[in-house]
Amino acid sequence: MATNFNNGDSLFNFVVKDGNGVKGLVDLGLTEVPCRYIQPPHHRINNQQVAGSLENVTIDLSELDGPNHDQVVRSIVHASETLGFFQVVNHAPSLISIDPLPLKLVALAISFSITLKLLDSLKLAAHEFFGQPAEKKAVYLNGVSPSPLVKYGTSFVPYIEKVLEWKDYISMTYTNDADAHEFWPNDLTEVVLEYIKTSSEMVQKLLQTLIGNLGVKVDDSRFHELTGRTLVNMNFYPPCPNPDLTVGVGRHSDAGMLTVLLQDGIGGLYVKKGECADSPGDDEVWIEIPPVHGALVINIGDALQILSNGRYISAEHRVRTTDIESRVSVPIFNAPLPEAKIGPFAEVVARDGVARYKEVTFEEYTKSYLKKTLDGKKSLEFASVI
Ligand SMILES: O=C(O)CCC(=O)C(=O)O
Ligand SMILES: [Fe+2]
Repeated sequence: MATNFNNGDSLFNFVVKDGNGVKGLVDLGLTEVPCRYIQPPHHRINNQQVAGSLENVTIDLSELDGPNHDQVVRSIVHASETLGFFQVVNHAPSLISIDPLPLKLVALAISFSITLKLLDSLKLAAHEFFGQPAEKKAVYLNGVSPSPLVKYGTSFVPYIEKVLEWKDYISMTYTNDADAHEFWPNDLTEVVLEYIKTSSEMVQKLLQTLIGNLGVKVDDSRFHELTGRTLVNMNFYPPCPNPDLTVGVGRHSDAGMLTVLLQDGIGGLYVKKGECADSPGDDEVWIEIPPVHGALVINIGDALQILSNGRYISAEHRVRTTDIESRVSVPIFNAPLPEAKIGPFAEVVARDGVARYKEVTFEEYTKSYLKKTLDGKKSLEFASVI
């Protein structure tokens, strides 16, 4: 079929409106990406900017309740205050040896009860879901999906993006098990529910530790308000004929409190070192979060950066594409409830002498976040006061 996807609306209709996604494009056997996918140079992922090493810190989260409590807290806090990213593994790590470079990424061996079998099942389920014919996935497109709890789509906000991302996704909001069984895609429900349930204790402990370390006490109801929204995405990045020109996900930070992310063995997740997001250029340094079998990636989101008055870093990150094979990732976004008020904790402001953010509801924050195309940490400007 001689479809000219560089003209008019045909590409947009095919990929976005009809729900064929990037997967549908790749199945047509394209040898070059259509212009709509070509990123401007400062958004492309340049290998020269990549540097990093993995510092192995072995911590058992159960030790939080034991004599090593302070040391465990220090490691979690250190990672959250510096890079805003770390990895957790549930077995003693003989992790990765990368030549020592000046930048350190902390890998914590935090015990969690998620089995390797479950992590493998999640990846398999994602491949199977996206491997289906477009019409099976298109029933979950925005506007036709049987429930607002489920959304299938491509790119981030394709209706306003000039350049599209090389990614399809399905997004599932958790309210309760009954809704999940009724509305989520049948083949994903059990495995995703299990993923949420087995990770929730770890998420709660990490968040309690991080909030407690700020000298802040929150009661159960405020904690629930700050962490009660759970959204799971399955991301699918088909192989791309021009990985140097495209991105899987553009530079962004996550909006919520804390993200737990399962990635497969392909690699390509990069985190920006340092906070100077305003000057994209060649001097930026990005660290790849290396795939580790059995590990989960943890990162801080904007809401926690705001609540901590900037102490914890919601790191800018992005995903490159590859021409080798499809990549999948499965993030759980743990976020505040829409009506939750998000502003720096009073105790922290009193200590810092200044509030770096104003108070907004999380609903206002997400509306502003979703109105913008992914462009680093610009979303945080909505709540910034200085
Ligand atoms: O695919 C990945 O590794 C990261 C995806 C991501 O950053 C996101 O979905 O917010
Ligand atoms: Fe992200």
